[in-house]
Amino acid sequence: MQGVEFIYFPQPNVDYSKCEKWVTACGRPTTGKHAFVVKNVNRNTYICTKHFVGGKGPTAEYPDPIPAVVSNAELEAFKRRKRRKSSSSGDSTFDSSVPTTDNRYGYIVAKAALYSEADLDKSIHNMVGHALTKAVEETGHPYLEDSNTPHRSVSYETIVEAYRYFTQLPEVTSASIRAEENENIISVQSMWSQRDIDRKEKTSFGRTYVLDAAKNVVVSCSSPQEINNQVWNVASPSGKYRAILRKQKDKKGDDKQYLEIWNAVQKVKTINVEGLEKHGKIISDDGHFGSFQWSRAEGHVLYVAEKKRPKASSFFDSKPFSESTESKEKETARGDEFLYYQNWGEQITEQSSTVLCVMDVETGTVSVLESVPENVSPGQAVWAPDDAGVVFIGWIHEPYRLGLKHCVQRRSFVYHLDIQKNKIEKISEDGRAVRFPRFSPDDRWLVYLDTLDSGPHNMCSRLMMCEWERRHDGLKPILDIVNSAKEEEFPGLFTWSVPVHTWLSDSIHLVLNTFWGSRSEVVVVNTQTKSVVRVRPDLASWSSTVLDIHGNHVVIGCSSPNQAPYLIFGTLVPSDLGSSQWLRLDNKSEVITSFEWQIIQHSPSSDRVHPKYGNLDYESILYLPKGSSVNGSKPPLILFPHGGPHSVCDGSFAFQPAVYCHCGFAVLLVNFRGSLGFGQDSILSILGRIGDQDVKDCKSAADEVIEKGLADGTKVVVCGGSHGGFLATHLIGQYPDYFKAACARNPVTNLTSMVGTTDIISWVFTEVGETFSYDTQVDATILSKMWDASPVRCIKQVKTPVLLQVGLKDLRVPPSQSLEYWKMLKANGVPVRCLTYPDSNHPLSEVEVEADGLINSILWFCQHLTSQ
Ligand SMILES: CC(=O)N[C@@H](C)C(=O)N[C@@H](C)C(=O)O
Repeated sequence: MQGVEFIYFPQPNVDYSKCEKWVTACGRPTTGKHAFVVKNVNRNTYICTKHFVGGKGPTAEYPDPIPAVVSNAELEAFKRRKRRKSSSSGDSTFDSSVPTTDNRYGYIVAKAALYSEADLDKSIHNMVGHALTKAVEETGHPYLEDSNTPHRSVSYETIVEAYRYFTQLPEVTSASIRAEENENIISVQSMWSQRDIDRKEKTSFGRTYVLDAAKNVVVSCSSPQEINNQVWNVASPSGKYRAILRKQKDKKGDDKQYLEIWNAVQKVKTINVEGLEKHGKIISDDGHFGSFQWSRAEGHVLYVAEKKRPKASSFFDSKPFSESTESKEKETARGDEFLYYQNWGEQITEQSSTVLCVMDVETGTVSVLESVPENVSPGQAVWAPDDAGVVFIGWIHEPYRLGLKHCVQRRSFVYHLDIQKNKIEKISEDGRAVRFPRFSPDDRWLVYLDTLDSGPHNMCSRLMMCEWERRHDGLKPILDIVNSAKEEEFPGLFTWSVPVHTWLSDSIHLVLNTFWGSRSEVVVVNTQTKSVVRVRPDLASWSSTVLDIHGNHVVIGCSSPNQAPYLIFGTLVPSDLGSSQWLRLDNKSEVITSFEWQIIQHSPSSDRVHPKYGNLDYESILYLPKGSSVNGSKPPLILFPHGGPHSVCDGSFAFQPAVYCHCGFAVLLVNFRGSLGFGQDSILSILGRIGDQDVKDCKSAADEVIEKGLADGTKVVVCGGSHGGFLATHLIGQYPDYFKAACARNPVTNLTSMVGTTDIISWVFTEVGETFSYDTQVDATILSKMWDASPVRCIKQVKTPVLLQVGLKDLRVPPSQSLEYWKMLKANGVPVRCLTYPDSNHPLSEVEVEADGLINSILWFCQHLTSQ
């Protein structure tokens, strides 16, 4: 059957009219015993490429089949081979001990027959690596076989191979610096995360680098070692001990936590912290509540845990409480079996009320610090000077909790708890939301970040400081809000995190991360002069993030859109940053040669200029398949706006756009007005204008790229998650003829229904320009504003086929948002396909889910780009 391949028929539930057209075009009998009509088309219906002009399947000129004859014997032989080669268990995209064909799309060339058994015996990774390298060497791009229609050459197997290739690139998650006794010898322990598609999980591994700082060389580097069950691993200040919190499944399969103390040679003890029954689970490094810190004297470990809940029993439970149970507990627990404990929302569902705990390392006993106010959930705790107390962030959880994930503006205070006097005091100002308290190495200064305690979910932060002994005399802002900044000027502090050690040894300079335009930058702040200087070592690529500081040594993670993450080590000279010394720790990190990227500046057209914030520009990052500009062909374009809306594409290595571009698409990530890193005015400019200003910014960014001839304006698709999904669904409603396909992941589609169901009601009010307070109710006027800003407003105009990807456990943008949209598209006869992931929440980031979503989106785009 040389030269004959079979492709799957368009499915009637995906694209009825195309299916009908193909059925007619085939010219098979429509009546009688062998009738071939739309209702007989199912997932096992194939058509031979000989049915198409040219004999190789659909082309732009001839997208539909013509009558042709393939013998039943040929078809049966193909089917037999497919049955033999198909994976026996389910049909996940990666059930591929042998490459299988996909059975859902009308356009995929079934290549199962093209693989020999010998090929399949080879290690998949070697095979993929080799195939890609070779293809890149030969053609400049592995998938630009047909340069005029690059997407057409992308087959299911090719995408899976590309996906596997990218899973080989690990991402750095943390690094810590330790000085050995000989001060010049430094060790850097790094932790990395890598997708393991076969195990369907992310693998964590550690690598340790030993450096000679005086000679500026890496002396040795350990091989990667998988470390999967550590929740915390923190060295004591002297480096002599380590406290490790480990999670392990017990015989019943429940997660248990054990706290271990290690010295330089062995484990000293293990404490079954849960067995002590003092508190619930210890909180991990979640970026919100979690912290885990040795006291300066190394006798205690401070951490944050979930509060212990009273044991609840039914009214009919005959088993009496034990004699030792307090009578108060007896009363409260009876009938509390179904009591509602509110949690902190999306991805923080295990936390309701937290407690601060101190473990005595010597005795293994744990004390829960009792003086934290009842209406406060504490977190981010650090030891105060002399270990005499604890400084922490307390989030106010009355009258109720609002989702904390991605929301920096939640009402909170910096508190100090004096352990000896059992006295608590507020350090920070009223009306603020605060984060990341950090003491200087000399214990003289305390800094933290603060923003307003209302309004947008992320914004420009102030850096606040007080002299600890004179804290009652007041606080001063070291960095204030920056409303707007000219090119190259500091746009203000925008960050999701601050390293645990953030000060340099002089207790004057701090090293922080911030978004600065479409880039993550490391900055050094002088707390005396209030100056901010970027640290841009030659060894660093586009985006940098400081991971740890020790003395004046820093370790920085670097990457760019086409450069996989790697680490550099530096010794800073604060008075003359230019003379700082740098060393690259990984001598090998993958540069992806299949694509290039560039930053594009955009100025809104005169009709789009904001009436109050008139001088705002914005940027985008464009990924371009290599070779697409050389041979004059234009790639199809994926417009890919970020979520939030107060978030940013920072030019770090990003998995999803990288895979898209590697498969032959240009990808445009737009930092529309409202993104982080462009000053506070930009953030404020979008409030009350979502669904309009952001939509138009994205559309014009795509127009500009097309006008410049960088992408094909007849082949544009859109993709986005959350607020990015809101933009995707708005764009196809407002520009019905512009996009050939859309993929929306947990999209916000209807604010009027989202307001009653999301964990961040405040977001809905704020983004439509309304003020939120805990007792605010929606009324007809507010509801109509919400409706006007919603994608469903223009659903009747939508013609673009939509792929929805939905996490059924999403608390942020509840699945009902997608399902409501799906129903309306169905009713309007618009092609729609909906993938639901039962155990996923908002990010859809589990390895298997991410893979399924990403590959399905590429297939969806290809299908609709070819079926014009
Ligand atoms: C604040 C927030 O979570 N907003 C959502 C609607 C959203 O867009 N989330 C972003 C951060 C995401 O990418 O998930």
